[in-house]
Amino acid sequence: MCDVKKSRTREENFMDIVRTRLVRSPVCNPWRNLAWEEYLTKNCADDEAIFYLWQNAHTVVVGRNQNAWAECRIELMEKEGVTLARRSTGGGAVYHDLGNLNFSFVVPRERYDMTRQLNVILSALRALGVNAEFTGRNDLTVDGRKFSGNAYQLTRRVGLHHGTLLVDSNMSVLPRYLNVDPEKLKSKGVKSVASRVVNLKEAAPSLTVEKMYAPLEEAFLAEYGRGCATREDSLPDDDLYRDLYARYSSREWLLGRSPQCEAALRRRFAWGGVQLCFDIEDAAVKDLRVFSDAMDGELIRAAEKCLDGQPFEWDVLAQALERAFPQQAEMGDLAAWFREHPALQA
Ligand SMILES: Nc1ncnc2c1ncn2[C@@H]1O[C@H](COP(=O)(O)OC(=O)CCCC[C@@H]2CCSS2)[C@@H](O)[C@H]1O
Repeated sequence: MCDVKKSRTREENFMDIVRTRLVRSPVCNPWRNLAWEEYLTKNCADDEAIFYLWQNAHTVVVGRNQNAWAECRIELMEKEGVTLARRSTGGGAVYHDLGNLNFSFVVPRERYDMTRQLNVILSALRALGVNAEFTGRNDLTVDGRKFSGNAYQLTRRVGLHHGTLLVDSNMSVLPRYLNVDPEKLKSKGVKSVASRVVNLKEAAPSLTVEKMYAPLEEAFLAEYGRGCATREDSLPDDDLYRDLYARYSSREWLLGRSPQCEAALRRRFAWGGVQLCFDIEDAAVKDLRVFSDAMDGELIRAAEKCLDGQPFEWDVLAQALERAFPQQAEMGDLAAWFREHPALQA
């Protein structure tokens, strides 16, 4: 029986997590798996926490706002059977193969708690003999090298936190498919995309992806409760799922609007890189696209909306951002940059 504490008010009970759901995907197709993840966010009840484990074969996953053409070698990927996928969260491009395991936490927004979620991953790793830590903006590392990239999204109702776990991936292909900005590597203090990452197998040689599932699920249940736990391992089969799959597999979602434009600007900040592409018509910014690997994907979308159509004057653009986002340090940085009158590239 689910343990609903009687002494609390109805609202408190409503918000408490009393049910846990363990979901494992049986397929390795990133569009199917990402569609399922979003499906879970739309189906998460107010009193439950969901833990989803999934794997993709030979895939590059770009962040919500990235320019896929610039971030990866699309033609080479097509030729070599590497699938391009785009997720709903911000951050940069990552490579997945069957040596990589993905986890997702889907919880009601009020129960979203990064420390708690990360503790699940860190304690499962401890049980497997790996001492890891959370560093930088979104990385899990062992001995200073990254084996997990994390990304987040908060909607009105739920929080999504997902991440990778490199266990036994073929990292030598990373530089083959990913074009990582040299400025980004410099900001991380590494020489190449491959030298920044490490497989967990290096820290625990007997580890395999298979051996990760049970300890991760056990750590999740230990944290969120095992009283009312259910398991799922078959894909949904309804209109909502079919619509989500259609979106995640569409060319429009994957490649977006063309990055071709008359004028472009580029700059890397501590919180991520930004590229603005736009045309200028009747002295106004037209058809603006903002590409970025910033973690806050929603903020980048909102900035794009705010700047598009404004008169093309640096001061006006800076003011528009400051007015719309008075509390956001990232938007303050963009406004300060605009006031330096950055040079446009053709
Ligand atoms: N699989 C994987 N895991 C960890 N780090 C990776 C991986 N592939 C590449 N990289 C390294 O991370 C940087 C990008 O780091 P950056 O910090 O820019 O982006 C991320 O970490 C995003 C994580 C997204 C996690 C999602 C969870 C489910 S779907 S994908 C890249 O240039 C490589 O150096």
